Amino acid sequence: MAHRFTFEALERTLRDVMSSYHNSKTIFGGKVIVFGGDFRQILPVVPRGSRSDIVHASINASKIWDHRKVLTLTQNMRLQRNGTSDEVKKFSDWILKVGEGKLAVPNDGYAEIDIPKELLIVDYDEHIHAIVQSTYPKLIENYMSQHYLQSRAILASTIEVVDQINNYVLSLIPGLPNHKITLKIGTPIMLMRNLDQSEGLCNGQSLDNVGLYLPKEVFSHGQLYVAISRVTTKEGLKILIYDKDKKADNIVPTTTTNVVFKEVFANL
Ligand SMILES: Nc1ncnc2c1ncn2[C@@H]1O[C@H](COP(=O)(O)OP(=O)(O)OP(=O)(O)O)[C@@H](O)[C@H]1O
Repeated sequence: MAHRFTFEALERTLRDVMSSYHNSKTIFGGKVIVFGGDFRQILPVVPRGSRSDIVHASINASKIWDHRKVLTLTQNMRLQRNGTSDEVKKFSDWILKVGEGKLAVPNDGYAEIDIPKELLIVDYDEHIHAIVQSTYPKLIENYMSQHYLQSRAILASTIEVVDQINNYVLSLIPGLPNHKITLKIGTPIMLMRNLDQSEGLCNGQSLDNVGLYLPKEVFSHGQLYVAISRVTTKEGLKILIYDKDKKADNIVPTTTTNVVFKEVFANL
């Protein structure tokens, strides 16, 4: 989500531009503005910000919010592409409960939640190999296939963990790595912003296969919800929770941290 200052700057600019037509106090200069968003998803990033700094950077902490009319989307279209069975409904409800912090009640802030057994990768020797193998089966035969690559991704909570996965995958693919930016022709990259939507060069997407790799737990509101809500089917989601000490003792972790700042839902 963008910082509320972004919207406030637009609001003031439109009010200024439209001031000869409207009273200079008319919000957004009298223009109707449609925003899309989901408060269960990641909130504005405030470097070294506290929970309260982050919540107060959200658009619903702005004066603009007093003028909103909220319209709510109620169906998960991403999952419904593959039918509308009871199983789809159950999975869709589970995703919402994670997002709204309704699993390990009260889940206000940081809470430990159970991950359903069928989503977990538990039987493996080497953890990075296991998540890559699960998300990118037969990688060497398929790594030049655009369809194979664009429908799957491994997600993790920090950039360091993503780098580890990238380095491992690149070590499997034949060819010399580029020296400055470690890419090879055909390897998938995640875009930080939309470049060309008609060419499919956009961020945020639906994926058939998501491998969620958690050697480090999530640390901010909405991270877990965003990760688990990328898939088009429940079968497409696999989660590997890696804990070195537990693995050494042959204990399989089945819970992970979920972070929900519930006050952000208060005035929706
Ligand atoms: N009215 C619709 N009918 C059929 N499919 C739809 C409809 N709306 C959205 N979808 C499909 O649902 C998926 C998600 O849509 P979209 O990316 O627009 O949602 P979003 O809310 O921006 O997602 P998110 O915020 O979770 O990234 C896409 O695959 C899209 O094609």
